[in-house]
Amino acid sequence: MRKPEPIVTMLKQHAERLQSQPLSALFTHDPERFQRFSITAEGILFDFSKNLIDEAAYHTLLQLAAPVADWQAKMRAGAYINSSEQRPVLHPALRHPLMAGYSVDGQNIMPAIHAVLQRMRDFSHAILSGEYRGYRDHPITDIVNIGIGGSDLGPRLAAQALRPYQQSLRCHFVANVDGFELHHLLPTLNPATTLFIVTSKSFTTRETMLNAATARNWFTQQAPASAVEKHFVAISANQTAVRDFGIAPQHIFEFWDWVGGRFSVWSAVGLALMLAIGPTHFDAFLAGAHQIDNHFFSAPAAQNMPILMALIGYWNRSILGYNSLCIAPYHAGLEALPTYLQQLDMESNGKQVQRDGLPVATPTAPIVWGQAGTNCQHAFFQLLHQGTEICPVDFIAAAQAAHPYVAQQRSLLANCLAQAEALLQGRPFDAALASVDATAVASTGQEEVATASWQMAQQRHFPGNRPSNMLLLPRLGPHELGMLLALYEHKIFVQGVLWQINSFDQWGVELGKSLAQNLERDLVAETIQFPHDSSTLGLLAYLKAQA
Ligand SMILES: O=P(O)(O)OC[C@H]1O[C@](O)(CO)[C@@H](O)[C@@H]1O
Repeated sequence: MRKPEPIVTMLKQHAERLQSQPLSALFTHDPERFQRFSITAEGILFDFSKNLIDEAAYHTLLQLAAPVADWQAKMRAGAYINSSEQRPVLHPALRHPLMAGYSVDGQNIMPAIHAVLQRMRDFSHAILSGEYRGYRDHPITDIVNIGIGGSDLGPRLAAQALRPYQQSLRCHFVANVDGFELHHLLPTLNPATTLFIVTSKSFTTRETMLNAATARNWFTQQAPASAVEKHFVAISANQTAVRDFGIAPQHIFEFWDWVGGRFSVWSAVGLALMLAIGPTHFDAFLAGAHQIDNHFFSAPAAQNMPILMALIGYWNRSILGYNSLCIAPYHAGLEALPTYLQQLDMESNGKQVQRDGLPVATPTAPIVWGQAGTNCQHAFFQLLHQGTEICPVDFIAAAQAAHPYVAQQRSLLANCLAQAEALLQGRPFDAALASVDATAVASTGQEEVATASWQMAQQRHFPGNRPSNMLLLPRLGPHELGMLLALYEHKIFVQGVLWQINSFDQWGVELGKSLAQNLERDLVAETIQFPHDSSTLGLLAYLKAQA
């Protein structure tokens, strides 16, 4: 790593100063702390007061955001900010409502975006109304999205989160190349009433191509080959490859190379979602994201939620050195959010060199992980409270429930706030000792009651002083989900600016893909064709012997 910038050195000095006291003391000394370190924008509350910052550290952090405006302008102007792939980055255009606003190489891209959106709406209306018929003149009952990574995670997450808005179709998502998924799904489907959506920006991704071919074989074993046209549609930026696969041109929904896979749920990649929740709710999802775009592109840094989220993330990762970020959505519909954000964050900012090829000056993306609350409390929260690692947490909750069970919602929210409070405050040793029942200790027969009590209190002591953020939404409908995902997209973009990295390429996934091609061949070859280390050779030998 290179020598850090002077501002990073200043931030490290703030961190050293602040680490000499517990986080809870910052609350004791400043009754206004919540007001100082939380903002409400577009109806969403972001509370970052439970982080180890004070006014001085916060103002230094804000200075770090100075270059963001320039990068925002570059993004909006369609500059080729994905420099290693020579592409603009324009996912905000996908939710922009007007027919003007974004151009690439001087060409207004809005008419093309809106034309595809309209085709998606027309297609969805036809399917949902039953007007669109399968090859045996039946309406469609099931859709299967075949895609992986960005061509799967966004629509999968949103379709789950927006279950209350679900229309008539059963929606299935197949991503893994492991045949396990299709093997169990296909027998449950009727080819005459199933629509397969093959989603792949490149239309070369091995997993998707293998799964799509398997689905097509299954289909043609039961239906005439000419029926493929009615039952397979494709979402891709590679029209030639789609046509070669045998999908009819009128069933290709286009998107463009200026949309990164992990930022593509707003494009035709969202077709499965639109079919799941209907075009009106999909439009609300886009409108929510657009509302956050407007906020992000206009609010000053100190009132700009994605910028503040990015700065706090930078502080925890690059200055305090915490190496992970736990995503804990207290909403069962957001169960897939940690996985979605894993790709968004780690594939974008998991980089070790800057745009200029030089090594980064500080650690970059955290390891993103998590699970929906309250399940997470019964799985790994033990480690968060008493383990030797400090893992910052993003808590996310919606005030209003998407169900009628009032007591459950109250308990869910109470648990969410309680966990954040417990991480902050901890339980001091004295309180832990007071909670130990000395009579019960004595009754265990241990001679040294004082020692036994001390030991028990040590187990019950919580150090606290563990940072977290809280994002509170009024409810989780399509509009709010659009807002939430756009907030994280912009956060990650800003962090890329702070780390001076290109957040929009993903060269790190290429090597494994090409080695897998060699290994696929070696798994069936009589004699090994490609060079491998002795470990890989040993593993290959085992697998070949078992095959
Ligand atoms: O949409 P495609 O081209 O099939 O790619 C799927 C995914 O594979 C990756 O290229 C690598 O994991 C992701 O960036 C992308 O979302």
